[in-house]
Amino acid sequence: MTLPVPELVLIDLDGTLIDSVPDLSYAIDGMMLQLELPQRGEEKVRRWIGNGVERLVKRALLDQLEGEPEADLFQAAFHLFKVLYTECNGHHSVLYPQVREGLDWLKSQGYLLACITNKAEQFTIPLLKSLKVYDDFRLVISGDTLPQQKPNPMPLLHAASYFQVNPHHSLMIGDSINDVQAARAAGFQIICVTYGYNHGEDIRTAQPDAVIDSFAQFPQVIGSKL
Ligand SMILES: O=C(O)COP(=O)(O)O
Ligand SMILES: [Mg+2]
Repeated sequence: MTLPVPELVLIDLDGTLIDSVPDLSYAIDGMMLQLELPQRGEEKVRRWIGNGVERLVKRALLDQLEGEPEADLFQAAFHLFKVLYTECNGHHSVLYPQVREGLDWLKSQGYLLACITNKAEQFTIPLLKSLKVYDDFRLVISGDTLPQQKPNPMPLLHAASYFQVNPHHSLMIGDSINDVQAARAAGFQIICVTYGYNHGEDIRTAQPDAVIDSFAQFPQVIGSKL
């Protein structure tokens, strides 16, 4: 199936471009160790990524997706996490297979590319730079760039307006329900990758317009702009 040819392509970061679990879980478990609390491990951290680093730290403290930890504990934990993640960010994170080739194909077709993530800006920019994909994007919007983050449509609509492209001619590529909900609310098409995080759920249940196993499938699902 080929979707209508878009003018603008927005791409999510964690779980779509980059497998960031090794560094995030290292920072989370280092934080837990310093607080004398139990280690959480990569499997749990993988399920907790997607709503920004503050929520990730809260989920680790509570050992569950929802809820609010005690405010003082959260402040202490978040400070520790930021120090640890700043140190290790990018050390063991990798681009998923075919991401480099997929970005090159999108650029060769003349698509406008932007990266839209819920990751805080202080971690987003160094990570994109260390994996040498920062220069591929004409615009990067992080989780704290605007007042609202995904699943709110604000970052997607902001990007469409920045490039003066109709949201209905725009495409989001992501891995989680947050990307699908933001895209639907913004009027974007949405393609999801099967290998990402999505809180442990199969992304097909969120009914994106198309599902791909790697960026190598772009020519089949997006089509050529030329
Ligand atoms: O939760 C995060 O910090 C980042 O998530 P995203 O890049 O998938 O939006
Ligand atoms: Mg993601």
